[in-house]
Amino acid sequence: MLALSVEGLQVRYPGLPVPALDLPSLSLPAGEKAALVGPSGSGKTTFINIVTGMDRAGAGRVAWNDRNIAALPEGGRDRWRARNVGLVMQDFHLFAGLSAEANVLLPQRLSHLRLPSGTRAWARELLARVGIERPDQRVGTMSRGQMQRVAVARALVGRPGLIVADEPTASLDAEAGAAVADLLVELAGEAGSTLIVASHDARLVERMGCTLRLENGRLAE
Ligand SMILES: Nc1ncnc2c1ncn2[C@@H]1O[C@H](COP(=O)(O)OP(=O)(O)OP(=O)(O)O)[C@@H](O)[C@H]1O
Repeated sequence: MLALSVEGLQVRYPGLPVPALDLPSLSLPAGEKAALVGPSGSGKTTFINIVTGMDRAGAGRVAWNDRNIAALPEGGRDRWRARNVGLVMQDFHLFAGLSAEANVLLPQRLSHLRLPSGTRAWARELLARVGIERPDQRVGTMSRGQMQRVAVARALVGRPGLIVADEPTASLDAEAGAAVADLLVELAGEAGSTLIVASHDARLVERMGCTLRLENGRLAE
């Protein structure tokens, strides 16, 4: 269970006269399901990169359960993220030469000397629940929509305290999008994970408990 507390956060990029992100104060309770919305360029990706520790904030505090990740060096943030965050990025970051199942298991293999028992069965169950019928199929031969579902299964396999998904239904038709949305909400609920989803998909946004609306790097509500 991870609660977020942000104070005095500012992110600036060279050449931008105003901060790309300017959040004086924000908190999310542990287990909250938050939709992140806003027009193109409003700071959604910047927000995701900062709260997952992929990038470092220029100023301010970004604390998950009192652990201020903004103060950690890159290696510390990488280790924190590997332990705590399941990520679904827009470009998936899957390995084309590996099967769906191998992709889902890869982060677990990298963070454990031996796969914890039951992990392989859990990976297969998740793949079945996102509608991947052939877990042995190489990802390089899959459609974008199938890759998106593999990426969702991979984000969930470690039962992370925080799940962050950037447009997780963007490549899916209505039915597959609804199935992926169900799975994200259901599994985040089961594990008590905090869920942050950047999305333009009104049906997905509606299912979240709150909406963070960004405009020019600031929270609109
Ligand atoms: N590395 C960078 N260098 C300079 N400016 C950047 C950089 N990354 C982002 N920006 C700028 O910061 C602002 C916020 O960008 P960001 O990508 O966070 O927006 P977004 O809401 O995710 O947009 P989209 O919905 O189009 O993905 C934009 O004005 C963008 O041009």
